[in-house]
Amino acid sequence: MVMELILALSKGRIFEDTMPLLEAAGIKVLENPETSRKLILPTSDPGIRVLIVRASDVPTYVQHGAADFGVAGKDVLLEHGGEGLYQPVDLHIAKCRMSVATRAGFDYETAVRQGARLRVATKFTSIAREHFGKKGVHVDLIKLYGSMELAPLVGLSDAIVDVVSTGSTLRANNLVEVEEIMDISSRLVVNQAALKMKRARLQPIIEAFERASLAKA
Ligand SMILES: Nc1ncnc2c1ncn2[C@@H]1O[C@H](COP(=O)(O)OP(=O)(O)OP(=O)(O)O)[C@@H](O)[C@H]1O
Ligand SMILES: O=P(O)(O)OC[C@H]1O[C@H](OP(=O)(O)OP(=O)(O)O)[C@H](O)[C@@H]1O
Repeated sequence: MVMELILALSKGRIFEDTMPLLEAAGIKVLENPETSRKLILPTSDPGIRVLIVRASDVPTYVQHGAADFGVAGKDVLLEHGGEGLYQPVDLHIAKCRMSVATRAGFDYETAVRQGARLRVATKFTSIAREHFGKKGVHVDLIKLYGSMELAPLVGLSDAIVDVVSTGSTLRANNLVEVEEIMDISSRLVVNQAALKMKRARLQPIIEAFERASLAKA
């Protein structure tokens, strides 16, 4: 019996950075998600299909077994909680860092030292809660779904917690990185039941991903 494998990926940087890893496993995706409206894409292997989902939805599809495996950022996995997911490989792709940023004139160190309540806008509320909790800083978290950089500029918050790569988005908005929280990269995630039931199919792909990603470490 041929067991089909379903891979969940998000469009953009994760899809692009996963393509060389799939090719290392001998698999080519036959349609481009940037130009196709299809959400299920065929590959050169008739037994493997790719689901195109939002980056933050990848863990949910894999957790529930709607996809057997996927690729997701550490940020997304920490916010999701990682339940039901096996995370065998750090793929060293989509590298960035999670940081605290404020307006250039805001005295973050003093605000934190004086124990003032800090208003923090972020999409990453679990990461932010954990970070400020460990530091003993009291925060009011304001949940946003994007364009976090705007919040301090219009007085919605004192600080943001967001991913930073080149720093150009912060610079363009007159914000400064005041604290790094953690390094971020994307992981291969595998449904725990699928790993047992479909191990013979999944294992060679996991190993090929591992070998190809070591070069990026
Ligand atoms: N500027 C960046 N440089 C490198 N990696 C990044 C950058 N921004 C985000 N990432 C990483 O890439 C992953 C996917 O980012 P992407 O922009 O595709 O999704 P998103 O728009 O954040 O998610 P969603 O569509 O669910 O809101 C993130 O979870 C993060 O780990
Ligand atoms: O430090 P930088 O190199 O400027 O990268 C940081 C930016 O990258 C991400 O946005 P992205 O480019 O993914 O846009 P999106 O969130 O709208 O997809 C993130 O939300 C930051 O705004």
